[in-house]
Amino acid sequence: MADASAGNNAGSTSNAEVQIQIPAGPPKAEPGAPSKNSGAKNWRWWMMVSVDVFFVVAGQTSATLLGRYYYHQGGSSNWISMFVQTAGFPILFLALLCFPKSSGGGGASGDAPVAKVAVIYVVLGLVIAADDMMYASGLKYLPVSTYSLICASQLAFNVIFSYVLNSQKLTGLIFNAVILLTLSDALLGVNHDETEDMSGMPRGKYLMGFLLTLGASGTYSLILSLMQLTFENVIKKHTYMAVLNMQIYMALVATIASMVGLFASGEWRMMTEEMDTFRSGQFSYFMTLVWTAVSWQITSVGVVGLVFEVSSLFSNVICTVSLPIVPPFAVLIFHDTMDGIKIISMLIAAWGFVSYLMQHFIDDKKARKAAAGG
Ligand SMILES: Nc1nc2[nH]cnc2c(=O)[nH]1
Repeated sequence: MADASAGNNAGSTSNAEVQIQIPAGPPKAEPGAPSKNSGAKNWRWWMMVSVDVFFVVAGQTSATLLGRYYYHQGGSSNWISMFVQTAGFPILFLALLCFPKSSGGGGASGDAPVAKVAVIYVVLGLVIAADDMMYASGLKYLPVSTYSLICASQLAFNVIFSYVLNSQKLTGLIFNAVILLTLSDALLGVNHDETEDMSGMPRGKYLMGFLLTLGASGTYSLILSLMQLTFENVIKKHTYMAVLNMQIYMALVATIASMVGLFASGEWRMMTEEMDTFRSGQFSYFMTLVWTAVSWQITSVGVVGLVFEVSSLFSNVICTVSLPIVPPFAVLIFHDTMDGIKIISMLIAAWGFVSYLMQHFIDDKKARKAAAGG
């Protein structure tokens, strides 16, 4: 699905079913809405996209701050950090209750063969678990600045995967946005106040940290492109129920994988010790993990929603735009300093985002003109 050239209206609702935009899917004409083939988007599409953007920005900001709070107060387990990234998925069943069965969600797979969809969810769930582990472990062997710099490569990986797997249209405005957003992340990485002494880290471990973090960046981008591909070519069901189902089953597989790791590594025993030594107390430890898990689920719903309504690249763009939003909150919560580089990073991210958005407005305008003319 190439978001810039996307063609669909995303949006009328009927019987609580929310139609979302999947440009490569079968046509579904909605009376009174711009035609699918025109590629023009109606106000409902923009509203749904805005809600998903809000979920990603709010979810990722709070998950990042809570994750930092966990380490700040004495937490140290990578397996626990990995576990909470997907373990909150049961709350999505509450969201599923909002969509009656008659709304046409079609269970986990819509009209696609259940076995095929199950295999895809298991594979994607395991890849997500691997990504979560690499994402959490890279930081163990690298200074935060190096880690953040490597994470900034995520968007560049996504450009390649979405071009190859999703036929993403790459224009000057999109390239401009990707370069600016990568630069904005990289600035945050370079600017990080280095408090850790990594001088004792063996070269081999440093290299491992580098490869794990680079692997996480590539894997995350691949996951987003594969999700888009699955939705377009296999599920072909244009409902929010299908989006939620996909998120629930993939998170279930990833959570089982992280629980196996947590128990096999013996780190689960650390939980009671961590709880006892957590600086702000046991209740706070429990609440930190619960709300981190909830925040990651809110993020994931937004991320998956954006993949299906727009594209994997746009979803990753919003994840990247969220990063420079964290520092002002860290100033309030952790009394970090807000320096000029962090402000410049935010401004560059805003410029990159506007550049990407411009492409959408241009495409939408063209599509409306074509629809009016044809
Ligand atoms: N690699 C990677 N994994 C994630 N898991 C949740 N967010 C991210 C991300 O931005 N990158």
